[in-house]
Amino acid sequence: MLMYSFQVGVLGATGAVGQKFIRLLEDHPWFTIETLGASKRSAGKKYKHAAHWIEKTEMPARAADMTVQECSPEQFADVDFVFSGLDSSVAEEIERAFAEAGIPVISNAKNYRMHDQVPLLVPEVNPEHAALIEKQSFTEDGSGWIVTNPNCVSVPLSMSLKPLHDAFGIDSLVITSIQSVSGAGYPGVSSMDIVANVVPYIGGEEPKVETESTKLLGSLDEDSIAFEDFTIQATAVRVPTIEGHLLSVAAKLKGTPSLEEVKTAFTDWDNPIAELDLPSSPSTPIRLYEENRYPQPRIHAEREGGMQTAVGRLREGTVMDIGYVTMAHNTIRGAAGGAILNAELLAAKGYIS
Ligand SMILES: NC(=O)C1=CN([C@@H]2O[C@H](COP(=O)(O)OP(=O)(O)OC[C@H]3O[C@@H](n4cnc5c(N)ncnc54)[C@H](OP(=O)(O)O)[C@@H]3O)[C@@H](O)[C@H]2O)C=CC1
Ligand SMILES: N[C@@H](CC(=O)OP(=O)(O)O)C(=O)O
Repeated sequence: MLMYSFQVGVLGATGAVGQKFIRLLEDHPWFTIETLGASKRSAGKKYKHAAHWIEKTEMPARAADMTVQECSPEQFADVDFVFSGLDSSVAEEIERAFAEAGIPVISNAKNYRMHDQVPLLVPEVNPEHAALIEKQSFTEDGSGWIVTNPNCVSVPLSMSLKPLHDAFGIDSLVITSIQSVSGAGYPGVSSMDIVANVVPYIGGEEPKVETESTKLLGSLDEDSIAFEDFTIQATAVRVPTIEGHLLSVAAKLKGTPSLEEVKTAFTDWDNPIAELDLPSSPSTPIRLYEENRYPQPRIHAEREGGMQTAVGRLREGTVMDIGYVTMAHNTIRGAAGGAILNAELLAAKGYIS
């Protein structure tokens, strides 16, 4: 396995995604947390007093005793790069300040996902898009840049589309995302709204789901991405599951593949980053379940450290060509774990030094 040693910072360290970063980085072989940042409300406090810890495991002792800093580049002078789990209302300005100060930012926030020169990255889907980093102009010497991971629904959607895109091409999709409460952060959705209920609207979610996969599956032009030409109609609903977003996907493909050929596209798909053997890379990135009852968020979201995308209920369609469900852990694969895998890919490709 490749070996590196980098000091990292976490912006938004007290939030739901920030806490996942802290847990997942506790024993990371390449990345050591040096600095934690959050809002003025938390700055100056020990992390154990600033964070309302919601992880199932103990708060890592080292992080617990760190003093939370304000999110300004001067406080992060000793890090090689930062992960960002910042609230999107502040991420734009803060992430730009870090990039302009020459500190690379690997972000979860939505703000820069559609920026022309910012890679929207899922390592198994579009690792070549990382080259866009070289086109960014936050600093004259190229030392500061931003890379983002997609929305937590776009992760299982793009992962499950990748084999179909490579084998046949995609014409159009109708999807419904059935999203867990952790997607709304902490304290998130009011219990009066969500207990024993379904909320059929998640503000701002559907437009992101309808566009991000067309960038992810797009091709790298000279200095931007040519978006892939397919259309998505999305409905996003909130349900009382805790972790794991499940999607129902109906797809019209290019050509007329048989169900057997579609199945083979999933099972024979080659992970383009397998040979890098990255620490957070799942050994089976896409698992196709044959059992009609699977996948289920409570049972399968944490498979392979929460980094696996599950696909099931694959069947011929009536209106569209095929139907299937897909699911991934929204705060691991869809957020902190996805960002850590992005950082591992960028280290292996030599962008982080
Ligand atoms: N939850 C999920 O499934 C996913 C979330 N994301 C994205 O990740 C980001 C974090 O989400 P989540 O953890 O759920 O959100 P939370 O609300 O739980 O956490 C937000 C974090 O931002 C910090 N913050 C807020 N205001 C400021 C400020 N003015 N200056 C500095 N820091 C500030 C908070 O610090 P403090 O505690 O001090 O207020 C906290 O650490 C969001 O952009 C979200 O959209 C992306 C994919 C999935
Ligand atoms: N809106 C998502 C989580 C999220 O924060 O998405 P984004 O990173 O695209 O803003 C959810 O509720 O599950």
